[in-house]
Amino acid sequence: MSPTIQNNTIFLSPEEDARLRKNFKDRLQKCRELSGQRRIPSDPQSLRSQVIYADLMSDMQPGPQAQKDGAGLIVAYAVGTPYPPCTVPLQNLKPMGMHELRIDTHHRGRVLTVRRWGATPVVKLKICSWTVVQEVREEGEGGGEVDRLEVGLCKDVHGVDILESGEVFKVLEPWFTVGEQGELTIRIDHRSDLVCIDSTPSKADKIGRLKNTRMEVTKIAREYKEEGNAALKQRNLPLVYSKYTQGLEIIGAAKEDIACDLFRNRAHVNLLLDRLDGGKSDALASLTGLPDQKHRELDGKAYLRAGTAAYQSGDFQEAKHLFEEQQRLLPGEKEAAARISKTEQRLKERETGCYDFKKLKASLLLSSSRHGARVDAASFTRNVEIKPSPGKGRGLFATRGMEAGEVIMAEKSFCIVWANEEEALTSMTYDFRDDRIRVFPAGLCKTVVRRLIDNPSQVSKFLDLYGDYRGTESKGQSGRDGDRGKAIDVFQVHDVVARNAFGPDPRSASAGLWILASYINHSCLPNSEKEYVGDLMLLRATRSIAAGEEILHAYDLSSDYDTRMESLMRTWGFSCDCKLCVAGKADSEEVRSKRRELEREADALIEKGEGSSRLAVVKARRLVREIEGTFDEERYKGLPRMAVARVQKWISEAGKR
Ligand SMILES: C[S@@+](CC[C@H](N)C(=O)[O-])C[C@H]1O[C@@H](n2cnc3c(N)ncnc32)[C@H](O)[C@@H]1O
Repeated sequence: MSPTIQNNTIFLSPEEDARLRKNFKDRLQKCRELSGQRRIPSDPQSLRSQVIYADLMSDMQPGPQAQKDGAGLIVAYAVGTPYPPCTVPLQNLKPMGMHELRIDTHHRGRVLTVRRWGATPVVKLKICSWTVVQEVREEGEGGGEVDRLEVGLCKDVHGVDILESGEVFKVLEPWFTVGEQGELTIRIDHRSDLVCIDSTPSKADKIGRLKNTRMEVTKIAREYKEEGNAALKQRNLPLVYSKYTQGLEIIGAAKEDIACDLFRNRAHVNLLLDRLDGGKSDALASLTGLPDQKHRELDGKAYLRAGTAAYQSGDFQEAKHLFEEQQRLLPGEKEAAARISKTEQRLKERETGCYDFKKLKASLLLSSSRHGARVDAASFTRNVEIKPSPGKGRGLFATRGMEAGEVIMAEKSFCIVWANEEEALTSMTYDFRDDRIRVFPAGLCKTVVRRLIDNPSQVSKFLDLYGDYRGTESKGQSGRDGDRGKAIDVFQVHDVVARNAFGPDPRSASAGLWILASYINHSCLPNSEKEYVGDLMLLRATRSIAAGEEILHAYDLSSDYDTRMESLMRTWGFSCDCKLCVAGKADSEEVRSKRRELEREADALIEKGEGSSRLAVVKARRLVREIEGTFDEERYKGLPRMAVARVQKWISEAGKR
């Protein structure tokens, strides 16, 4: 049997399960045995052959642990022991050489500088990339040693593999260990631990020699601006960002026109890169406040960019204010009025929960691939609040009474990856911490990491969500090296995604995360259900809900008690003790197994597609009676009999045919 994934559950044959575990455990064992030993210098030629061969093979096989699942390949990888990212400023780290590396050791307080070696390719696998790097020594010391450098899951920067995005890298607090391929390697898990250094000769050096005349500084800043504009035409966004930033670094704090131009242009590229925090702050920093027409137009543009960043962050009140500022500077501008009206629409949705669903659905049909299945709408959350839920951590509670069918709340996704998008990746993970193999939305995890690195203001609300590993500091690490932002703990992100992500469509590999909905606890007897319009999640009451009552949702709807328990424990790490589970637990193993068998028989009858033939309906009715007979009347009084739900629905539909 090949592995298959269904409803968050992975089905592996015992042999496949054992083989996977053995591979991962062997790697761990090798790590332990070699721990603390000195690194033996690698043979450069043999490394070169390996990387060239692996690069050729990478198109055909995404990694040694990939499993065929019939439809394609499921990549498997191990989640190891968490460790924190480096939070020490770069200038405070002590340089080290490759000869100092010890196996399975985090070299805290140290930094290793490397460059991609010769013309070696980068091997790009789904869950990691690797290449061969050479140590960069102090000037005049000749070529350094070479070794492997491997970057884990979060390896792409806006579509560019990080190892391909530069030549020279600083590896912060290097970890030398056994990598995904079973080879000894310098391994990066936290993307913020790898810093790409611009190795092109700096114009700043030239400035130093020219004794910093102001005219020269302005001229060079203009050159950076032109180079950035040229890179924008080529759509090389990381390069555009870097050019404008270098221009700004040279200008310093001076409020000259060129500085305002660079900030305004960088605001634009930030928006293209979905860096909303930077988009807003750069746009506001570019304001000149000068009264002539030219500067009013430029400032109007800046307010438009700042407003767009606020709008896309869901900050509609601020967006409205910024668009109004744009209108004040450029009174005749029609676009500004349209933006204000759109923002007012969002504010109304936020206040009332009234949406134009027809329009939203129509927009989904028209949407481009970049914003595919994402709607332009505001979240409506005023009917709920987060409060402690005894025995379950925190939960979501109703602030007022609601009727069955009413929308309790509507929430835009924090992050979503649809199955048809390039970032989509469902993988199997083997977690050393609890020895479990799970289905994991690795593509979503990667996208969240990028989002957090790019938008530090969103870190704390994400890391406040429930996750087993809390990191060394639950709100993300504070700023480091100025513009480099927060160091994001990838292990912490992994654990939050693992416990809070949902698939809007259980039949597909789409996965998303909704911040407020992540506080909803599970019950097999829920009072709400989710539906989706694109990435807008609507939570509806399935029965009347009193003010102050906890909102509960069924994470797993398996009718069989054992299957449900296993899924809740494996994916969310808890056992449910609702009334239905208490009743189910009291059933004998014999009764549970008989019920399972009858339910399978009913499913087979439905799937055989015998339509509504009288005989099939008679057979189905008999099965309903037999399944119902397995429930103890007294114990299940007032409780749903989930095992008959599907077949009963089929019978009632058959009656209509
Ligand atoms: C999506 S979060 C829900 C919010 C979470 N309670 C919190 O404090 O942030 C899922 C986690 O909540 C807890 N949980 C949810 N439903 C539960 C239940 N019925 N009983 C016990 N724990 C539950 C589990 O720890 C689970 O992994």
